[in-house]
Amino acid sequence: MVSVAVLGAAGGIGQSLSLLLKLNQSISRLALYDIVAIPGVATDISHINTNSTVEYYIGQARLSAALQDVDIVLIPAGIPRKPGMTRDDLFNINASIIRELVEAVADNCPSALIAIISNPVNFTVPIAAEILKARGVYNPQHLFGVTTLDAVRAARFVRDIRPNMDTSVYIPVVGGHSGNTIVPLLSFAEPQLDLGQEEIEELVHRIQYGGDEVVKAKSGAGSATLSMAYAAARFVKSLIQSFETDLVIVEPALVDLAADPQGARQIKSLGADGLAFFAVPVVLGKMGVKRIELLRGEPSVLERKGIEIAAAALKISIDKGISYVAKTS
Ligand SMILES: NC(=O)C1=CN([C@@H]2O[C@H](COP(=O)(O)OP(=O)(O)OC[C@H]3O[C@@H](n4cnc5c(N)ncnc54)[C@H](O)[C@@H]3O)[C@@H](O)[C@H]2O)C=CC1
Ligand SMILES: O=C([O-])CC(=O)C(=O)O
Repeated sequence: MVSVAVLGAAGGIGQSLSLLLKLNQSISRLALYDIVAIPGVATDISHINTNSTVEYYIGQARLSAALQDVDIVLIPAGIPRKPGMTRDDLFNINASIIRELVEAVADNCPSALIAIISNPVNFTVPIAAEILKARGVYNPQHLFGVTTLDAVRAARFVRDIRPNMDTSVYIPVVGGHSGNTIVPLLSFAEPQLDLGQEEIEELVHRIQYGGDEVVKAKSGAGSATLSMAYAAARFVKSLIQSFETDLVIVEPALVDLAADPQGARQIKSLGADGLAFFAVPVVLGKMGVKRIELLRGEPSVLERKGIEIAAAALKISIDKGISYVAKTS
């Protein structure tokens, strides 16, 4: 049985995610942490008649206690976007939140698998890696930036234009998690998609900017929370399933390519050379990243171009994340 901590559990994502995790019968302990409002959220969820115990921890002084004996740490703490902002505009505030939380993870549950939801994911994941390295507990196989929502959107948006398509269609999405760093590889879909060039271009754009649709529709009240909670709960379910079976279970995630140097070689040969982090389809396992799932076949010209554009933008984000930690240490 698995012990899971949610840091930022009283927020828009945190509440819905905690609810969905309470429904996961493989979880035995849910440790819900926030700096506000968590007693009410946790008490409410704790009445649901599934077997897991729900504990709450409020305020920084209780963070260490929340993290004792935790197997998986999920981090949705941080501010969301408002209309007119990009995810990168969240950097200043969210970088310091991630720093504080990941330092506590390093000190209290250094072997835990860590899944970072807080934006900008393209920066927060490299920041987390640097902090873990500085504390001497970094294992590249243990760290994930959660990009599941991009794959969830891809599968749903295809059905919006092909109503007969099953929403379980598999579409690898690589790169990062913002705008043009999100690269859906429609030509690798299983089953194959039958789309014209114009449809492909529109669909790619919609997947890349799906987050903006929600930010606009919420008009100042934040960004995606419910679909994000679903996506993160799916990621956790897949992760735990991979602990319990020998099946090949794949989810996309932004990972340190050092986690699987052999798999990374293919990704780098597609135009992501020189990059430390990239979102890739990951075969999950008890150790976290078991391996990178290799792409079978060649990307289209548009996809190759997309990977190159993503790689250039990601390089800047990764470097900024790394220098943030160096400057603030
Ligand atoms: N990876 C992805 O695909 C997605 C990421 N996000 C990101 O997730 C983050 C959270 O979004 P929402 O839940 O909508 O925001 P929210 O504002 O509703 O909730 C954030 C929660 O974090 C808590 N928090 C703030 N500082 C904290 C600290 N130092 N320690 C612990 N908790 C702290 C707040 O008290 C609040 O409860 C945002 O950065 C957002 O951009 C959102 C959607 C998708
Ligand atoms: O758009 C945002 O700011 C939130 C997010 O990452 C998403 O919905 O994919």
